Formats: sequence, structure tokens, C-alpha cells
Amino acid sequence: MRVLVVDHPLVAHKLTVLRDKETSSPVFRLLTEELVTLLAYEATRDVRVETVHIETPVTRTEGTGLVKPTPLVVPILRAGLGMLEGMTRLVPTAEVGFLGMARNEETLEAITYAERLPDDLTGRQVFVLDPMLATGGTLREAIKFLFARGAADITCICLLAAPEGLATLQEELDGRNVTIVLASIDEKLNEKSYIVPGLGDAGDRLYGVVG
Ligand SMILES: O=P(O)(O)OC[C@H]1O[C@H](OP(=O)(O)OP(=O)(O)O)[C@H](O)[C@@H]1O
Ligand SMILES: O=c1cc[nH]c(=O)[nH]1
Ligand SMILES: [Mg+2]
Repeated sequence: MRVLVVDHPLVAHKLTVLRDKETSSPVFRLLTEELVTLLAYEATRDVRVETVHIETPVTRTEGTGLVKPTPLVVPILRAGLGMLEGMTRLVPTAEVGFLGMARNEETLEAITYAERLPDDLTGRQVFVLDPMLATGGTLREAIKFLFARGAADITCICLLAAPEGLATLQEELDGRNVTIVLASIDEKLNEKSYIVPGLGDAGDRLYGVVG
């Protein structure tokens, strides 16, 4: 497993505004999309391509095309949905599948409540979107699920991670073809397993508090 923290002043600036508790939901949604587009630029460096032949108005030439089937993008509901538009803006031909997962805030266990993905992911390149990697439980389950369907390599785009969650994933996914792309590795988890300094509950800040 590889971890890549995108070190760029615009990423740092947008993340700072996102963290601010005074930032409203509409601005939070917009910034999330912008951040994902910046992270996705780095996260797609190894996207599979092939040589294609085209004709410009001047001459025939060779260029670059995305290999088919194109990458599968999987936002983890709810919060990952706020990242989808930013990703598909960069890779408009990507296929999109969905995983609905929620962390039980008492047991911290990740529950999968919805799934809409191709049955067979053999050989596919998959990009998972979830802004928060806290204990790592949600991402671990999502990654296990995608490998079990045959995914070849998985790149997770997250905004924030806690060192504890990253260490858990490193241990469990040692040697697997997984890359985690992040805007920041924060300080720690608090007693409720929220990321510190973090940005709060990403799903609630995007879409409001559900009962
Ligand atoms: O690393 P973990 O400890 O598993 O926590 C991270 C998960 O928690 C959040 O989702 P949440 O369960 O709050 O669902 P939501 O997106 O519907 O708010 C977040 O978007 C991750 O999916
Ligand atoms: O800090 C955290 C931890 C889990 N889920 C969130 O949305 N935020
Ligand atoms: Mg939430």
C-alpha cells in the first residue's frame, strides 16, 4: 500500500477553509469538489492509457486514449457523494458504482447498507472516494469488497486521514495494490474516533444532520 499526500498551496488553502466551522454547507460542497479535482489530478497519474491514432487538421499523428473499460469510480455514501462531481469532471468517461456505508458511532463498525456495482471487476482499475479515513474501518471493508469482486488496483481519494487509520490499513493491506491519496494526514483521533483537528462529520457538513 502506498500513501501520497498532495503538497500544494491551493490544496492547503482550500482545506483550511473547509475545516473552518463557520463555512456553510454550500461553500463546503463547492470546496470539496474543487479539492477532489486537484487530488484526482495526482491520483490518476497511473491511469491506464493506450496509443491512439488521430488526424489533426494538418496531419495524421499518435496520441493517448484511456483504455477500455475505463476506470470505475466508487463514492462511499453519503460523504463520498460530495466528491463525485469533482472526480467525473476530470474523468468524464469513468463508470460510476455506489457503496452505501455508515460507521456505527458506538461500536465503530462499518455497516454496508447499499451496493450498486458490477458483479465482475476482474482486472478493473477502481477509484474510491471518501473524504474521511478515521479508524480506517470503512475503507478496509470497501477495499476488501472490491478486491473480492476482482478489482486489480484500488486508489482511494480522501481529504483527511488519521495516522491510526492509516497504520491499520498499512498493516492489513501490506503488499496489496492500493494507493491512498490525501490532502492531509492529521494529528490523531479523539475519544469518539473523530479526526483531530479534522473538519467534523463530513456527511453532516455536506448534507445536514440526520437523526
Ligand atoms: O474510518 P472510519 O472510522 O470508518 O470513519 C470514516 C467514515 O465515517 C464517515 O462516514 P459516516 O459513517 O459518518 O457516514 P455518512 O457519510 O453517511 O455521514 C466517513 O465519510 C467515512 O466513511
Ligand atoms: O472525523 C471524522 C471521523 C469519521 N467521520 C467523519 O465524518 N469525520
Ligand atoms: Mg457521517
